[in-house]
Amino acid sequence: MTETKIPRATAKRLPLYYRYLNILHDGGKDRVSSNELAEAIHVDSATIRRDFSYFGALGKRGYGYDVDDLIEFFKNILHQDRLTNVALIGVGNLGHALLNFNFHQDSNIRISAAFDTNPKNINTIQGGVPIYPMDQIVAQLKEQQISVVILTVPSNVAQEVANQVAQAGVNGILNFTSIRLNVPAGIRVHNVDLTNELQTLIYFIDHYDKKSDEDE
Ligand SMILES: NC(=O)c1ccc[n+]([C@@H]2O[C@H](COP(=O)([O-])OP(=O)(O)OC[C@H]3O[C@@H](n4cnc5c(N)ncnc54)[C@H](O)[C@@H]3O)[C@@H](O)[C@H]2O)c1
Repeated sequence: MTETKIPRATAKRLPLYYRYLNILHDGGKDRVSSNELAEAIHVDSATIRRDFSYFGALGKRGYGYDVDDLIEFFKNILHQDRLTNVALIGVGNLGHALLNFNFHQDSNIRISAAFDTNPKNINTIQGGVPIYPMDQIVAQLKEQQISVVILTVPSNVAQEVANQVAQAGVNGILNFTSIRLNVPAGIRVHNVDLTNELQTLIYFIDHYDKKSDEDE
């Protein structure tokens, strides 16, 4: 398939579309209009049509979209047609919660390895996931063909750990620490910051009406 460069906001909506289309499929529905989708997932129909148009003409005028075709399409671009193993580094409060959250239940992603420096954690299994010492990171990531890691270590070691991860050939980091990481070109970092999200929410409540801006 040819790769289409799509806006980040569109990319972030793809899992939402995929999840809802599976619900439609499970309910026995075989076609859906952009208006129906819009109502269900609270994204306006023009945005949905524009998002879908990045991937070519997926719908037919007066017919809407074929649910199974769309599922197959999104399954492929979201890599949900195959299992993706990811690793987690730092099994403390947050890391532990993520290990116990079974991503695999509603996606084809699973945490298959975790890493830590604390001897109490190393060589134990938490949430069904083995925890390895950091000196095994390069070997394990290569062996398990892991190219994405979740970073939940203390902020003061985040850069040092990111450097180790870079050497292991990773190309994606989901960074929960408050540090903005410096990584070599070719590694993509997505930052997750709940404080930021809360502050933004509070700002919007104070300054705007209650309309959701999910489609921004
Ligand atoms: N983004 C968010 O919304 C959000 C929310 C909560 C916490 N955090 C951040 O997540 C991180 C973890 O928070 P926490 O409360 O789970 O901390 P924690 O101290 O409970 O856990 C950190 C874990 O990392 C391990 N660790 C320490 N140094 C390491 C190293 N060099 N290599 C590998 N593992 C190492 C520790 O042994 C520990 O198990 C912190 O950076 C925190 O600021 C972010």
